[in-house]
Amino acid sequence: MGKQVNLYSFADIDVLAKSLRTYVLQCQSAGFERHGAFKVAVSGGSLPKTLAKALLEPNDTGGADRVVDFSKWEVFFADERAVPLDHEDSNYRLLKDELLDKIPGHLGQPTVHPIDVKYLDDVQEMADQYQEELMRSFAAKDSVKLPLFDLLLLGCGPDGHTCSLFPNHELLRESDAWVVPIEDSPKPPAKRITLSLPVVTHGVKIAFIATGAGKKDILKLILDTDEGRSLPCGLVNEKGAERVSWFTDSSAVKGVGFPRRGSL
Ligand SMILES: O=C1O[C@H](COP(=O)(O)O)[C@@H](O)[C@H](O)[C@H]1O
Repeated sequence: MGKQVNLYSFADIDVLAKSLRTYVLQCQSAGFERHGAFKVAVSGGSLPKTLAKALLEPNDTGGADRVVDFSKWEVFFADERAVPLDHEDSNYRLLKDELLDKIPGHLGQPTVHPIDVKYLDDVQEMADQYQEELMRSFAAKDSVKLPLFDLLLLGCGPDGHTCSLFPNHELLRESDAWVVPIEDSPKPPAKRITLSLPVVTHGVKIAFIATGAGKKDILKLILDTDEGRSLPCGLVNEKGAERVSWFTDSSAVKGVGFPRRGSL
């Protein structure tokens, strides 16, 4: 059995999106209280579409804690591919198409931190530059050990990877850098940068969003077996229920024995 985390399962993505919205708004309020901003790291893949469904609902009325205020958001990328920002493989482009371009004016505009495309041919330099971008927001690396994200919104690949941290890859042993390059990603494109595991697991809150039948085998492995604990997603799970939550739909957890939580 995997580490105790919060596993939420919903009938479908529409129902999931409503709870994800509540959860993100709770994290937003906590960030605003803590430091007057909301610093979030966002993945690519299937996540941006679900996130847009959660955040772009028209019912942004009611108490302040129920309103998305993007003007105080700082959006970073949990991982990014070494491609131009308008390339179809770009996680920035995906987020822009699915969410950023659709934010209505009254919700404000977030500050977004894309990669510097000057360094597409040198992923080590690209990672270093992105780390410096983090330092400008979170303070210099010699004054804080790790950047503290209010929330990391993560995906889970069918092999158990998250961000661009892949099973059995040496990058999982990185203990110093905040952002690391990868040149041999088993999932194309090969060249990417990613937040390191210590940065991911340092987050105040960490949410995985995994939907669809294509995820059920890997979720069973991660959540129901000891073997799954050494996969990248399993390593994040080690932080436990205080920090880690999984938002899934019923197809993704079909056959998974791990206990579900009733509500947020
Ligand atoms: O390559 C990537 O894959 C993961 C998982 O994507 P999904 O489509 O299976 O949800 C994603 O989280 C990561 O950001 C991306 O670069």
